[in-house]
Amino acid sequence: MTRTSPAGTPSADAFHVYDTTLRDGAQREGISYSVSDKLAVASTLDALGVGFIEGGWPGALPKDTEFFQRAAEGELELRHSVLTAFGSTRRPGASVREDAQVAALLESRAPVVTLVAKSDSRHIEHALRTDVAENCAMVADTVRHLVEHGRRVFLDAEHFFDGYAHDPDTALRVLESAVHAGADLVCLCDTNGGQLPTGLARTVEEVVRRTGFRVGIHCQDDTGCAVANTLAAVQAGASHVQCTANGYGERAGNADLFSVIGNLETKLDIPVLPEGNLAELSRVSHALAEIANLAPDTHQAYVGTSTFAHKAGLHASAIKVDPELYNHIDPERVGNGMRVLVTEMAGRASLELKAAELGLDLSGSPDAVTGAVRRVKELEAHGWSFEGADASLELLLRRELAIAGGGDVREGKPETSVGASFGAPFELESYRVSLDHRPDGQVVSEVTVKLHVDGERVIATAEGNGPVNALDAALRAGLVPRLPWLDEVELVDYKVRILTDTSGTDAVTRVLVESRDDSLEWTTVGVHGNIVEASWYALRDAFAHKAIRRAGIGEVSLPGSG
Ligand SMILES: CC(=O)SCCNC(=O)CCNC(=O)[C@H](O)C(C)(C)COP(=O)(O)OP(=O)(O)OC[C@H]1O[C@@H](n2cnc3c(N)ncnc32)[C@H](O)[C@@H]1OP(=O)(O)O
Ligand SMILES: CC(=O)C(=O)O
Repeated sequence: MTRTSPAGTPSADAFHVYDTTLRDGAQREGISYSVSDKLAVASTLDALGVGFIEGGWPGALPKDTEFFQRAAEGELELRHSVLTAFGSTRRPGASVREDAQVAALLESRAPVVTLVAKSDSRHIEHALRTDVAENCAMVADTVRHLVEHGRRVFLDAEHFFDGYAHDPDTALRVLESAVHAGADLVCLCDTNGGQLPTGLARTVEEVVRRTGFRVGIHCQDDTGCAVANTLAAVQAGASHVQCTANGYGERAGNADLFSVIGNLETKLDIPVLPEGNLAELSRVSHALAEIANLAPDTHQAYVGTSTFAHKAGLHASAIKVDPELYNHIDPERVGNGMRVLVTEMAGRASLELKAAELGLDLSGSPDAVTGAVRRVKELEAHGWSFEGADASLELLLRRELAIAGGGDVREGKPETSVGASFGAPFELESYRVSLDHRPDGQVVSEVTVKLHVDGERVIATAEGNGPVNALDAALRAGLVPRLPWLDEVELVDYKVRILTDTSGTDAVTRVLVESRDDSLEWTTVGVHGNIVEASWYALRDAFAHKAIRRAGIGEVSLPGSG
């Protein structure tokens, strides 16, 4: 498909994606952008290629005034997007020329101004405490004033859908006042977010038919329908969509920019981004979450890291034949990727796909696949969880490959018979933990490990601020002098979860250990009724994974590999 304007309209301005992350997105509880943050958000959105970036409300918020000033002074160079300032119409009974808020909009030097106006007669009477005629005059005067000063004006008609249902004549009069005074378009706002798609689309279609105006849509997400409402409005004739990154916004938020763009581009065949930029969608979503200091939603449509992660065995078996059977689009189109999760819900296909993802070929080893499926299901029934611990899963798969190949995996030894376990370049004879509450109030843990490395018996002791820290230190003290490359393994994160509902057991502890070296991060898991023992399994696998990688795939010559 060529990247012309949608619906056969020749103008490049035919369809607007209008981002209001920096205004409505900033109205979300918990977000507080600095001016530098705002400049970074605007640059990122511009690089993605949205049509308009609403930078904020100059004159109302000092940070927004500064943002526009710094943008105008050259700190923001936009290649794709047009900067827009947001503000309200003049106050009732006052002159537009004397309205400080309106003056601030001009001083912002933004080429486009979006004015918010009341379009529900109840709001006009009760909130604004004026009448419809004055409200329309406020709209017309302000639009005309801005247009006379060379600005392009959009009108956000607040509470339009409730207003139109209550008093359609007034709602339409407000739109007419704006357009007759020179506004480019009227954006119908579902301000309290209470609409559902069918009714909203009916109203949009009726307004477009009755007025012939260019219509936009702005949906809050209070019914969870902001994206659906936005798309329904587009299908009913709206050609300007207001959205925010990741759906940030007042109360429940707004229509998510990334879901809307994903749907416009891939479902409605309305190209809205510069060629090639759709593949930036996931990266930009995560970058903007980072600037907002919020964790990305891992299940967010199109861009979440779990959004194309398949868990059920039946799904994996179909995906093995053709990934399109369970993916609504190729995830790479939006810069995302497919993953297969291996859990108790896995079947043979899930294991085969996951093994391939990890660089292991199980195609010639049906016994290894069967063994791995059985072992994963058994372990998960006892609290193990492999979906977040790929490194342990890889060890488990290698172990089953070794068994299928007739290798000796030392089934009898605890360090290789529990959990995933394969390829640790040492054997544990025992460890002992003590906890010392000292007279000065300090609490110190001490661990002594007895290990066998390369035929040598090694005893090492270390202290730590907790038993797991001391165990890690003691293992390193014993191992690093003999296996110096283990020193490259850095423990980055340690997560503990107490499980109370695992079948056939009392409460057990699941530990996830995240490790890294110069080239990789990997996660291992351990489960036991005792937290130190659970941590030992996870630490052992962390070291084993490093050893496996160091030895090279397919060239492992390690204890237990046969
Ligand atoms: C639907 C939306 O989300 S629109 C965006 C809303 N965003 C914000 O409100 C954030 C920024 N707001 C602010 O900083 C402040 O509210 C300001 C600077 C705009 C106004 O502050 P104040 O002058 O102290 O007024 P206050 O916030 O108490 O009330 C808003 C006033 O604007 C009036 N007003 C509301 N809508 C409009 C409108 N479309 N046109 C003109 N005036 C309006 C209200 O009637 C009220 O007037 P009053 O002071 O005579 O009662
Ligand atoms: C303008 C706007 O944010 C609203 O009506 O919800």
